[in-house]
Amino acid sequence: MSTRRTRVAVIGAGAVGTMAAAAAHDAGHHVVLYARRRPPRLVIERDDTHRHLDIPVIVDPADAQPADWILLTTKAQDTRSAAKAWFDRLLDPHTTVVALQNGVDHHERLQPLMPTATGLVPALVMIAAEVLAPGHVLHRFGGTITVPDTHAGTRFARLLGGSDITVETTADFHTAAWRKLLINAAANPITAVTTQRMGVLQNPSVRHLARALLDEVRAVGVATGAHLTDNDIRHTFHLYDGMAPDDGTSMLYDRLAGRTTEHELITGAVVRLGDTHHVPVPLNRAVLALLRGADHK
Ligand SMILES: NC(=O)C1=CN([C@@H]2O[C@H](COP(=O)(O)OP(=O)(O)OC[C@H]3O[C@@H](n4cnc5c(N)ncnc54)[C@H](OP(=O)(O)O)[C@@H]3O)[C@@H](O)[C@H]2O)C=CC1
Ligand SMILES: CC(C)(CO)C(=O)C(=O)O
Repeated sequence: MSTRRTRVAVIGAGAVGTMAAAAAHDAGHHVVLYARRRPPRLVIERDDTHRHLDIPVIVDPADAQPADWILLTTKAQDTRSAAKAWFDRLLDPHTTVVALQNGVDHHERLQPLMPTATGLVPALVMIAAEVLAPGHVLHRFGGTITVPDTHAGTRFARLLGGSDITVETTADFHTAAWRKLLINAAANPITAVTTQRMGVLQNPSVRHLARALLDEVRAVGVATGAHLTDNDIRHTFHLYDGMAPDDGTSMLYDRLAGRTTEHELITGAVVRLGDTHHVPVPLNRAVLALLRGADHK
């Protein structure tokens, strides 16, 4: 008896999409990448090695086939247009969508774009990767994805079993998402505003600003019910200090390429939720204004 391989559709052939597609392929699944443009090759570079991927890429929504899993890896601002382009053809009644995106509001972002019965797994990505050229991804560090310990989350952890990405499940996804937001909330805007890589966090004034931004983020997170402590801020700085000076952030890469950044997802979320919960966020508000200015067309 032949068993059908699990069909995994990865939307977005960028940094996270390519890494996720490689992992799903290594786990033995039938993987297809859905992209806006066909990259000339698919290569993951790591520690001076180059791995060439043989994964089909589809660019025309008319060619899309139903999948068991959709791994959505576009930037947040492209979520709606990506769903509009691909979901009709990719979704069947059993499809589960995994949102591999930064931020704390995966459900609000995705749920309105999906049929109500379709399963959604919000996913926190701790894989630092940079697109050096179309289809050429430099894996800088990290290999962990965190999801809720729901039935669908646990199935997703199994889906990538046997690959070099570890999927962790957590009973307190809300706190985990705020911990990830802490990591993004200083590094991403600071690198994007200064157009400097992570070495900029070693500058004492910049470090002082990062600490003050994170104190505001922690206060907002706690007001929303996240169990954040000073340890989480210490852990965030420990992570920053472990990064190489020339590591970047996903928001910096967009800024360097002249693309819109995900500032509304990160600093914007802190400001909006700060206002909702009456937590003052003057520094995040100022940084948000600068990010909006940098993005002004
Ligand atoms: N890079 C990183 O180190 C990390 C990123 N993240 C998060 O992961 C998410 C993905 O980030 P990342 O991989 O860096 O982003 P990238 O910009 O590298 O990749 C996003 C891809 O989505 C594609 N895309 C946009 N719209 C569509 C569409 N309609 N159909 C098909 N493809 C589409 C883009 O195509 P095009 O090339 O045509 O624009 C691009 O290739 C973000 O939320 C980010 O914050 C989280 C942790 C680390
Ligand atoms: C953890 C970090 C900073 C890694 O690149 C990230 O999440 C991002 O770049 O958005």
